[in-house]
Amino acid sequence: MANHQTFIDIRRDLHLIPEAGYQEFKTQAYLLDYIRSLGAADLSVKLWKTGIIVRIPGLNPGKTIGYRADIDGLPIPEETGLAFKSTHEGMMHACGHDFHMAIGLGVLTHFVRNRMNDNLVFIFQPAEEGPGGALPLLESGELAEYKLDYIFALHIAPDYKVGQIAIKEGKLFANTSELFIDIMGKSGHAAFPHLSHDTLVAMSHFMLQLQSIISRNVNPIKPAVLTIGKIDGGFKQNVIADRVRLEGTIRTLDAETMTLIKGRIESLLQGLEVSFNCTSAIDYGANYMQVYNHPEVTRAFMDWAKDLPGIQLIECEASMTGEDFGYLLERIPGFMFWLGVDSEHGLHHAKLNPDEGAIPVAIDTLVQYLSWLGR
Ligand SMILES: CC(=O)N[C@@H](CCC[C@H](N)C(=O)O)C(=O)O
Repeated sequence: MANHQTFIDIRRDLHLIPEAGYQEFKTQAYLLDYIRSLGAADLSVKLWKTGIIVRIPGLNPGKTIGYRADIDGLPIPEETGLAFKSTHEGMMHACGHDFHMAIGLGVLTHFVRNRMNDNLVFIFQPAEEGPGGALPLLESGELAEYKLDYIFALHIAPDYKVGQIAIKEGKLFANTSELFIDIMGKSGHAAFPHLSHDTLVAMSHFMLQLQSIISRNVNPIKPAVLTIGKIDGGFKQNVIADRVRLEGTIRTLDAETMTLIKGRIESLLQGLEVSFNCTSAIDYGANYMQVYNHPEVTRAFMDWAKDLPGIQLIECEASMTGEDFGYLLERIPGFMFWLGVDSEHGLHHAKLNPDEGAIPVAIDTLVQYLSWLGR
């Protein structure tokens, strides 16, 4: 096993340079430099957009096992005050992808130096936070040649302690859809509202109407979330705004509820146009397939991990987070698990500060599990 401190240092290096989806040029170069520094001439290293796919050929392969790490950051100005805080203004690894990559490199390094009989494939995937990398990667056909028998991934979990792993069979994460709505009206002087069509007033009504969809239209026993995370509009305090944009996300645990919510949003928008003399446009951006852990493979992992020294295995509930890893799990048996990192501040928070003690825990667990699963 390589020195764990190496991968903590790598995590810090990556934390310095968070980049948006498909802009991960420095991240890709960093990962590539490290992988090449291992000096293993027989590795196959393929670039896909800003991502990387690395295959470690097995000694006598019977199957091929994949591990996927997402690599993009978020447009959040970091407030951790860490010595290695982001050097990219307005960007932060606030969803733990720096951990996911460092852990992936740790496991990769181990198996470059200690070959298994089976093949291993490491996917460093761009754009998980949007617009999505897993589906375009699958659709590109670039993954097909590896003939993956299994695929695994983890996600850091601020709510769990270091040493805890949380997982469940079946649905782990939600179906998601991004939501972008533009409301257009007629701008004018603040003193003459009767001559304008005020999009900010329309938007204010619409925000409250949106809240009624989950509470009044969705069957209460079906989990659903509709969050607006950003509003952008207006020029100045005394100008009536001719345009406002809402950005949000819809999450459900079943496809029918997603369709119902979208239908209601569209109906409410039609009503808004009539009520406020405005026009509107709607765009659902990136949609992610639910993360559905393969029941038998997951159960076998849980049975294997339950008595692992230093690990507390927790059977968790599904959560309304999204992950485009769901597209890979739709086609390839495997699972995702939550890795406890014990941070006071949660995912997508400017002060997220995961405990780096989770990095050795994850590397060791994955190395042992893959060695057990493979030959
Ligand atoms: C684990 C996690 O936080 N994933 C993101 C995935 C983003 C999906 C998409 N951009 C959306 O907002 O719908 C999440 O926000 O759950």
